[in-house]
Amino acid sequence: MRFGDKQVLGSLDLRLAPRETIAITGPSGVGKTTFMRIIAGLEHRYDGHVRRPDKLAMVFQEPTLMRWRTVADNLAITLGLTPAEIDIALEEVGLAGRGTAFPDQLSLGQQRRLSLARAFAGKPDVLLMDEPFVSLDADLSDEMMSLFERLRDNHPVATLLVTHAIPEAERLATRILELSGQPAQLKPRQA
Ligand SMILES: Nc1ncnc2c1ncn2[C@@H]1O[C@H](COP(=O)(O)OP(=O)(O)OP(=O)(O)O)[C@@H](O)[C@H]1O
Repeated sequence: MRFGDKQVLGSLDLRLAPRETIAITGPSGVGKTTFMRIIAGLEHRYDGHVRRPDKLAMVFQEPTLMRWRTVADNLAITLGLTPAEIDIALEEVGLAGRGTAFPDQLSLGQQRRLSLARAFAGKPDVLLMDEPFVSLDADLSDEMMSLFERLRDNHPVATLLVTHAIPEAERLATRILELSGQPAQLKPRQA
């Protein structure tokens, strides 16, 4: 993958097994987000091949909610969930009864929980998360990680998590890889 004259990503080979959580760490600007965008199918200017499953969900750093739609609609429109399924999805993330609220009426933590609910409610085979818990205070970050762990236990999914927080990677991931160099390569993280 190159931007102009600059080759950002080198030759990368990664397989994500069912139920596995891989964390990718690496310095700022090395190409982590670019790599995720390629895997998500959002970036086309690369040489290579990505084989992805039918159902893929993404969670970004900032919740990407439709602010002009209710909480329930945020689940219904993108995923086609029934009212009963919406109730279950909201209940699972501690947002029972908040379906008629608008995203701006939710706290930051609640908005992030809704983002996670939306990601899992589509029953994805692969979940891509790019710094999903960044810029949260320690308590909220811990709460979100616990929620993610619970959702992952209930819904089998393979997860690729980009994070610069090593404790987060160590807590959540079965494997930690480091993206480094220019062009960037993937290597197992040295402890
Ligand atoms: N659309 C673009 N056009 C040109 N250069 C880009 C574009 N997107 C990213 N880059 C460059 O590619 C490199 C990798 O960017 P990327 O956002 O993937 O890094 P990152 O590892 O995710 O960084 P961070 O940890 O700071 O988010 C950077 O040098 C960036 O400036």
